[in-house]
Amino acid sequence: MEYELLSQLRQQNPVVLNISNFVTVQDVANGLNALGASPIMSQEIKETAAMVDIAQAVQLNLGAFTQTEVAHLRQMGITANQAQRPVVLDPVAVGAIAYRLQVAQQLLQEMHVNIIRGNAGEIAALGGFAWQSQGIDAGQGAGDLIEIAQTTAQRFHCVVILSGATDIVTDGQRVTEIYNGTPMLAVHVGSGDMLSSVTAAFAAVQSEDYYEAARMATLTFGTCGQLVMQHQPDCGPGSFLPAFLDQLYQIQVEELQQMADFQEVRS
Ligand SMILES: Nc1ncnc2c1ncn2[C@@H]1O[C@H](COP(=O)(O)OP(=O)(O)O)[C@@H](O)[C@H]1O
Ligand SMILES: Cc1ncsc1CCOP(=O)(O)O
Ligand SMILES: [Mg+2]
Repeated sequence: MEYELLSQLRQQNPVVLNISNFVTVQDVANGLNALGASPIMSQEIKETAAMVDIAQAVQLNLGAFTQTEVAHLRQMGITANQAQRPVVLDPVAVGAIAYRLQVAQQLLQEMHVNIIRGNAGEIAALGGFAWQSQGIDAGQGAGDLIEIAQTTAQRFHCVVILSGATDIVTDGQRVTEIYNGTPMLAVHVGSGDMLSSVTAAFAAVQSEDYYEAARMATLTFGTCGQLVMQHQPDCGPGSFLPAFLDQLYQIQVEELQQMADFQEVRS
């Protein structure tokens, strides 16, 4: 695990360009800033080239798009590919809404995505597995999560983070399970979107190996949630977010090394 990526992220303060959704945009911006990256959001297709030019990574979130925004997502992804900026895709609710799945599949044909970050329902839908998704949430399914994550990664030639109680990170061959986290992260709407943007920030500083970037993003994010609940066991959803932002701001490499709870299932 490349723990030093956290220090490099803070030193480099990468600009992370996001097409976000109107529900969680503030959380995503503050999460990135607290950790040590520099967020910027965009809603105007005409500024795409200039935006990608100043960014070190791009995060495309499918949380609440209109048809106009699909064109923007497409242009941003293709421009990022041409400029060799890492692209992270968050396929929100593609397991629940067939139209979203169709749009996500189309975008994945038109651009290369380096990392897909979604919950089990979303990754299963992209991989073509049967699953009962529940809106934006993972829902229920009987499939093997490692197989689902690996197959999806192989299908799209990318790294996949399948998040949940156990996070699975894979590049299609290598697989790591990460156990750090807290159920309170699932109670807070926006945790997944924040993780996707944080993943883009780590990809900005580790462009040689997006699997390593994804592992460190997931480990850091889960550990911060876990630390909040360790320090404040009675913390509820209302006070979780501010405490979590504080933790993203304060987390140090040594703390991550001590807390890290993961297993390399396939290396
Ligand atoms: N039951 C859980 N226990 C611990 N951590 C969780 C749990 N559910 C989700 N998380 C964490 O919440 C974050 C967001 O993941 P997830 O809830 O799967 O995304 P989404 O909000 O897109 O559904 C991840 O860091 C994941 O590890
Ligand atoms: C509630 C909601 N509706 C559309 S996007 C969104 C937020 C999804 O956030 P997350 O997947 O990070 O929980
Ligand atoms: Mg989500």
